[in-house]
Amino acid sequence: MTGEGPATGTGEFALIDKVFKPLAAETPAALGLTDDAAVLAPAPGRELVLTKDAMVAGVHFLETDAPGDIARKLLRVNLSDLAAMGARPIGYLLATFWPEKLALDWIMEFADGLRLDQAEFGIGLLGGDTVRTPGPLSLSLTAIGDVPAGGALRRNAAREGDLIVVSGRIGDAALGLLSLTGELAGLPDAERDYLRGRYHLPVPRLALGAALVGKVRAAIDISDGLIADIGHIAEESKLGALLDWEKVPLSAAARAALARDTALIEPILTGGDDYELAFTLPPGDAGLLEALAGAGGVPLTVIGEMTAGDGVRVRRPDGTEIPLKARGWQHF
Ligand SMILES: Nc1ncnc2c1ncn2[C@@H]1O[C@H](COP(=O)(O)OP(=O)(O)O)[C@@H](O)[C@H]1O
Ligand SMILES: Cc1ncc(C[n+]2csc(CCOP(=O)(O)OP(=O)(O)O)c2C)c(N)n1
Ligand SMILES: [Mg+2]
Ligand SMILES: [Mg+2]
Ligand SMILES: [Mg+2]
Repeated sequence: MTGEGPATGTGEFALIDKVFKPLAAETPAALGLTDDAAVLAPAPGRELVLTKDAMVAGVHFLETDAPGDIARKLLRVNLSDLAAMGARPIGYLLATFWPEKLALDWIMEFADGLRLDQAEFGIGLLGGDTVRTPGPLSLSLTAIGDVPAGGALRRNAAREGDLIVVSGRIGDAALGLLSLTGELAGLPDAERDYLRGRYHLPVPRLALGAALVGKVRAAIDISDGLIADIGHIAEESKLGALLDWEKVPLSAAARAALARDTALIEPILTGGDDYELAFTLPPGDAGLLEALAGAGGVPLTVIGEMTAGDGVRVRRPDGTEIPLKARGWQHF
């Protein structure tokens, strides 16, 4: 079996043997991918946490993106959902919907990306499915993790007056995508590359998520957009949220882009693909944030508070509200 030409004709089981079995070799629960399913024992005193996010060419990534980056992003967006629940990752199931003309080389590079991130996050492949599609390249991954029993972080646990905190910097990935699609030009190379990198390779905040267990109220990861995802906490907690625009943490590259075009405030707040965590905690617990940032290895910033009522509002320093056309990404 060589890497040249389309993967069709390779044989489904030869493909599984070559591409996927090595990725499952160190995961006993995968049974070497020889059976109909994996068998996983939960650790004593812990509960399993399961999540699935799919990605489709042209919807979640660009067809021209590097295969290894697509694989790693697929894994990482799912690990981000585990992080949001406070879970540590165990392993994953993968379904690949390969278009007929996809080259075997492409698939091998995709697997290399998975191998890199398996090592990075200490997880292995547990199983999956390999099918052909007449449509665009589509991928689906189920990540499995665990948390101390009863400790999973929820979206519905915020209370009125809680501080709203976000990790890292917001808006970079949305600006990176605009740069990749030619809608944001003229950036210095270093800033352009940084923003594009934030789109291609999110960093799931697993250490932070685990550190939040038992310490904070509500949590979520930011995939659809800051406003939309804070909105999910607000809705599930039956509250509203008030954010201060000037507190939203921006990278130097995002600040530079914004300085040239203030309309970029919209993609920064609602563009999504951030994969940072947002969480709430009582104002009296603000003293915990320094230690949580240390444990998480990422800066934390208070950007607003949970209020009575509903909806998410963003205010400027002068108290006026920033009008936003959309709240975030919606598939339908
Ligand atoms: N097709 C589906 N079948 C079952 N559950 C789904 C489906 N789509 C979404 N969900 C569930 O709806 C909730 C919200 O999904 P989603 O917005 O995708 O979460 P996230 O943004 O964290 O990935 C999750 O609990 C998810 O498991
Ligand atoms: C080519 C391309 N266009 C647009 C986007 C923006 N985008 C697509 S889906 C999405 C939201 C996240 O995806 P979703 O499937 O909703 O993940 P979930 O919220 O379930 O984690 C965003 C921000 C993108 N990532 N790539
Ligand atoms: Mg999802
Ligand atoms: Mg999520
Ligand atoms: Mg998700």
